[in-house]
Amino acid sequence: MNQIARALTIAGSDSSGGAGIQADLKTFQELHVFGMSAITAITAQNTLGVQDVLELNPDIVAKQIDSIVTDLGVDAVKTGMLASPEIIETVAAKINEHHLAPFVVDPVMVSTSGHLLLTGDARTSFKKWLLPLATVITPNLHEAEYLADMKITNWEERKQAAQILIDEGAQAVIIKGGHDVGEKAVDLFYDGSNFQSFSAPKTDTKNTHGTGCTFSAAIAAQLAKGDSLPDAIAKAKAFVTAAISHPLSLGKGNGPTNHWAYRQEEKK
Ligand SMILES: Nc1ncnc2c1ncn2[C@@H]1O[C@H](COP(=O)(O)OP(=O)(O)O)[C@@H](O)[C@H]1O
Ligand SMILES: Cc1ncc(COP(=O)(O)O)c(N)n1
Repeated sequence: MNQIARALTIAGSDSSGGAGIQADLKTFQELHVFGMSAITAITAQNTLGVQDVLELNPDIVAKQIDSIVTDLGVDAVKTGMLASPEIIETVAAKINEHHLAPFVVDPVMVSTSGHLLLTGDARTSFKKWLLPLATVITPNLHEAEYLADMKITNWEERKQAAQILIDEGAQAVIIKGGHDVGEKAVDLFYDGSNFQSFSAPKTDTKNTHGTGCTFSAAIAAQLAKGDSLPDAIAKAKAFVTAAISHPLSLGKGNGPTNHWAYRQEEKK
């Protein structure tokens, strides 16, 4: 019998299918990993914005994780939208209790459309509960500024922010450069000893809904299959770059990326 790698996403549902749980499961599937989910919140969302959010009770979030872990097992886990400090604390407790690792933390706070996806004092909750457990944390530039509590205006400051997040307890950090100006999308990786940059051509598109979710899910999928962290990030970068550069043109606003693109590129 073939043993398949198993990955768990703990995140919010995006009704439009571009971000959140839906993007994560599509990514797991494309990378040949068995995907499972614990839903933290239900969003009524499309490419134009987030129309409403229903936050779930932390208890049902905990039970979803228990159900999965005690039966199917988990080779890697990622978190996305965690909605509230109570859910963050609950998820951290479950990650600890079940010794879930490797653990990819995507510190989702605000949607591309500007809607708040996490209530309360996010900085304190992330630092207290999640950073010490993180195999890697994947902030975008805004999230890195917020979590490290500093302005990032150049490459040196990006490195300083990465150092702060390592000092706060994360084993590694990758600060994503998707929101940077320039011809390349460059992400800075730091594991506490070495800096490494992951670069790809930047696509001129407004269809970037769910890029961060897709990237962190791809890292988790590769870790579930046993890749080293730098190898997992390199593959995830190739996956998200393909997804962004092959447009689908869905919806009237910031559309989703194309999760099939990587497979199609591989076949060529
Ligand atoms: N327009 C783009 N072209 C190519 N790569 C991009 C583009 N936008 C984002 N990326 C890449 O997608 C990944 C997700 O980054 P980002 O969009 O910054 O995250 P988030 O969705 O959390 O804001 C990163 O690897 C980033 O470099
Ligand atoms: C349920 C959910 N999770 C995460 C995001 C962030 O994705 P993005 O930053 O691309 O809007 C989102 N919009 N919705």
